[in-house]
Amino acid sequence: MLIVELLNLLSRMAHSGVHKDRGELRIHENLDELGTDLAEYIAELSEASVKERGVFAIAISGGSLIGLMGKLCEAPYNKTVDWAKWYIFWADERVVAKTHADSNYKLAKDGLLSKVPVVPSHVNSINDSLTAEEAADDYEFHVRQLVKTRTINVSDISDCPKFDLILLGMGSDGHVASLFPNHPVLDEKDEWVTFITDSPKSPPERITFTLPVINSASNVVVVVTGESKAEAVHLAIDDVGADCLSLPARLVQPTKGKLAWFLDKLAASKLDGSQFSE
Ligand SMILES: O=C1O[C@H](COP(=O)(O)O)[C@@H](O)[C@H](O)[C@H]1O
Repeated sequence: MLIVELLNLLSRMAHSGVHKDRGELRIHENLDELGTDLAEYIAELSEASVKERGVFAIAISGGSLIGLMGKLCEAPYNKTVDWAKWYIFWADERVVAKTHADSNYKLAKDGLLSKVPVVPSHVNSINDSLTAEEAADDYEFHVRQLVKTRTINVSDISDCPKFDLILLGMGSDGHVASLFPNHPVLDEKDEWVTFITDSPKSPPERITFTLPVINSASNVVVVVTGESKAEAVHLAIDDVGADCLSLPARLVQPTKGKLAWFLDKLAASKLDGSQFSE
């Protein structure tokens, strides 16, 4: 590695640490640095997974996350990542046509998937011609088929899929995927994919992975930026008492996998620094 690259890496890592029970925190000066670190992190997980299993099963979300993954479309990652081995899924989707501006599929297709050589048949989007309930059932059935063939790994402690990586964003209310605060689907234990018709954030109808699936992944990365999310980041990570234990982002707690938070310094501005070590 060139000395300049090494120094850059060290300067980024200087803002990282491990929280005593909420995973790794990677805090960045700005969005550019966060994007660089995120692309490198995903590329390394992809390489390790392809080496170990021959494939990389990655579930993505919508929102600001996709723009922050943009450096994967640039050199060196556009050439060095083994895109043909990627199997792409959605941790959540809005029940709208794939051509609709609110579609998480459209966001990822326009911002990422159309710019890298993924195999079209490996892009496992959610059926947009069904009702919310049907689409959730259909997607779970599809995921089950790919678990059977081990395109998606299986958890060794439950029958849940074990995605190599699930990438989540977080709303300022602490929602992740389409799991919103105080919603009954937070208690779902049996379904892998479920639906809601009353999302507090538009559009109201959504499909989402459930917490058992998210928490069975080998790696979960939560990417959060901006001052408006600093309070939710504090409630999701710091020791804040029982009141916040049901915040969706706080319920992200991989059973055996690794949890990492990619934050910019604004999103991290309300964190209690005493709870993590460098
Ligand atoms: O509605 C959603 O919101 C979250 C957070 O989005 P952001 O734009 O605030 O980052 C997103 O992760 C989720 O996939 C999406 O459906």
